[in-house]
Amino acid sequence: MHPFLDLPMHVSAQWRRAPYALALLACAAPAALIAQPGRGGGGGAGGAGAAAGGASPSNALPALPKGPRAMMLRDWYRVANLSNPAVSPDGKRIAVTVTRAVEADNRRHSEIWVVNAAGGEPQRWTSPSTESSNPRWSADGKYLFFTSQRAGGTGNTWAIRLDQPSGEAIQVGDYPNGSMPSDGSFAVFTDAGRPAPTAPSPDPFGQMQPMARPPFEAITRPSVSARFDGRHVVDMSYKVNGVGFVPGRRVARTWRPTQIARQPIGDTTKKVITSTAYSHRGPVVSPDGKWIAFTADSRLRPDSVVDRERDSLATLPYNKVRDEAERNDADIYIIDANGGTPRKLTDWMGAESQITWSPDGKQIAFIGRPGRTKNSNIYVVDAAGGTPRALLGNWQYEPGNFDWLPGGIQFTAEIGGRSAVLRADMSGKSLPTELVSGRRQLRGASYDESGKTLAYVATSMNKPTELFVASGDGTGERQLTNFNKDVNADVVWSDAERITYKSVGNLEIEGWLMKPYGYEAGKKYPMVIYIHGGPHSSYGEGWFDEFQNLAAQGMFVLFTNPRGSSGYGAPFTYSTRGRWGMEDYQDLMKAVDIVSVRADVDSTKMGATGGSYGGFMTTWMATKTTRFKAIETDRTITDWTYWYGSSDAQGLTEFEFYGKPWDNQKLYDELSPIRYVNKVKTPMLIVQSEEDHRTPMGSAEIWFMSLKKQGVPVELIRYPRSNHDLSRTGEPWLLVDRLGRLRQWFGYWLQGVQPGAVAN
Ligand SMILES: CC(=O)N[C@@H](C)C(=O)N[C@@H](C)C(=O)O
Repeated sequence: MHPFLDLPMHVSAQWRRAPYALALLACAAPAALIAQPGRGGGGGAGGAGAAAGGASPSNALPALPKGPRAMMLRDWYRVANLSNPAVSPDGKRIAVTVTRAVEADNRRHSEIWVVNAAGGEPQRWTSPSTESSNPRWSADGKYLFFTSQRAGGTGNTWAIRLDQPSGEAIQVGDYPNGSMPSDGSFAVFTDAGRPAPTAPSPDPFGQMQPMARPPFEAITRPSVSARFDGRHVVDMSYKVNGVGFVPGRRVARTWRPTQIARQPIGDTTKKVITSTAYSHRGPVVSPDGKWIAFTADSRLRPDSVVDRERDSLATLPYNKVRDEAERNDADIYIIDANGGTPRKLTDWMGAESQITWSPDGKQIAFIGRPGRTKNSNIYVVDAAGGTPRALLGNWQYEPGNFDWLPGGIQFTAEIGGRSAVLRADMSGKSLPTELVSGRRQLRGASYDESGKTLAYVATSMNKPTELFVASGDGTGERQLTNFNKDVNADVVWSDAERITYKSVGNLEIEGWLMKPYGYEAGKKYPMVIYIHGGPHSSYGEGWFDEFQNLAAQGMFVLFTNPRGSSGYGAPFTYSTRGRWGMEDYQDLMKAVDIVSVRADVDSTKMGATGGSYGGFMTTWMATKTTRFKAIETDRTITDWTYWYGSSDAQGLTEFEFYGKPWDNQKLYDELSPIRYVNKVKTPMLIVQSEEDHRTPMGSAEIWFMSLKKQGVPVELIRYPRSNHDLSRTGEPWLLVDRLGRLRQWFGYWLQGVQPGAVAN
């Protein structure tokens, strides 16, 4: 997975005009310290940042040696991750979330830091004793809002006052969260209302834990409530990866369609201006404050009708004509900012998102995806109506977030494994121009009100994230922070060479080969191929702990984006539909072919690893080739019918495999590695999280037992308190333990390192 996958996307134009706050409540948080780097408990801009002191397992470990040297496992705790940059409206300051691990406490900690756009030391603005993230400035410069779960308030939006001496963070009720007109006089937002009050009736099962209570319309009941503490399930969606088990409804289903509300700034009175049976989504007010654009059902049908239709369609067998037909589920509407009857802006086939008014209020832009497997594009349409025109023409790639600045539309995009900030040609005649690019990944492009200052977080293969600032047109870039200075000074991060190659059907595939630490020309090194999940995600030009971990162990790390990956346009992404394990497998093996003939790669010492779809692919590979001397399969899928029944994401294979298992059983079976497990000879490490509801344990268990019963070397590591995202957001000690297992497994099989001898 690429390292940014968990980070929220950049602060959009609406956000810059729409600071977020909630009800007026007592100031209660611990001091919102304005700290100099290195002072106080949070670690400095260049410091390691991990909390020290207190009895903990980490205290028993020796201090890390000074570098330059290879990455050791515990260096993982020292890497700071920056996200969500936000430029102040006047362009003078930039706030950013800084997240570090606190090794001694086995947790992560996030703070807001602020740095002058002109340069200088970053300052910590939020407390080291509470979690704070996602900063955003109010348009009038009065507040810096951020997200935090602090005691003594409601909701999670807190503010630091900027226009007068400040102290602790507060909550403000007269500065609502929403889209604002240019004069900042009011905000609009969606409001789901409150459930209608019902007379409390005694609940005979009230003492039971929520999952144990009989859900609405359940037929069975506990014989003695106090003696049943299991889970009673009647709804289809009863577990979600990362959330856990979800109790069923206990009352009849009701609908509360989201309405549009508006609230003046400086006032706590909210006015709901719509009252409909359909929901309004993403309302955005025009710059003059007269109109609100939003998306809603294309026929403005009540939510109850839309939901029931979807539920009943979901029970039907796959039907090519119906299920492959283009759909128009939503359209954009415009309503008077005081309420009234909405006018449909345009009947546009497909899905619309990110509605944005032009600065003069005459036009509306949106991201449109004409069909599930078609490229998205930026579309512009007159606010009076008409046919939307695409700005990016037949560009191969797809836009991420965009801003309509005074000078035109700028957006971020993934261009294969790298990312860039681009300017669209407003006539739609030319391809977009790259403003900020290079072999790296950029996230969170944020502009000041004038569009003259641009900030973003950037990373490249051997550089963890830092904050950068440039002029709005991308010129004059400067690095503003150096939070990773100390770890960068100690650890020699490996770089990777970019490769491209032609695979089946002459399709060009992008990949990278990372050099082992301490590489010396004339020597041969083992190589491990990494396979990403999804399959619609990608690897790219950013620092990634997993690759650095194996490169530090002295191995080449090969990683590619086979067909099915995201970032190369929708036709590439969806070209593997119904064909997983076929051409995508060949794309991966082709990369192995190319790399394995290099003089510096030891083709007799090759390994493979991957998670989720990559876990499926590694077990699939194990059934097809003995080229690899060892494999690690992570959060794996070995039987698609089992996966369909036990996962929280049935929609994935219903779409990718053209229906439910019983609609297309042959395909589900043929693509299941377990059918060919008798062919496996390669030693395999299986890593699986106990609470993974996306790719549940059974696939790993049957793979483990099958290899054991055949005498193939296999180990199964089951991580507690962990879900599908262990390798990304899991408990730090477990996450690092997993990195260690990977080093040890490949160290043993590819390098002959004896058990227990791999350095920590
Ligand atoms: C859509 C989805 O969840 N797919 C999984 C099977 C998967 O491959 N997930 C990826 C993103 C992962 O790395 O976990």
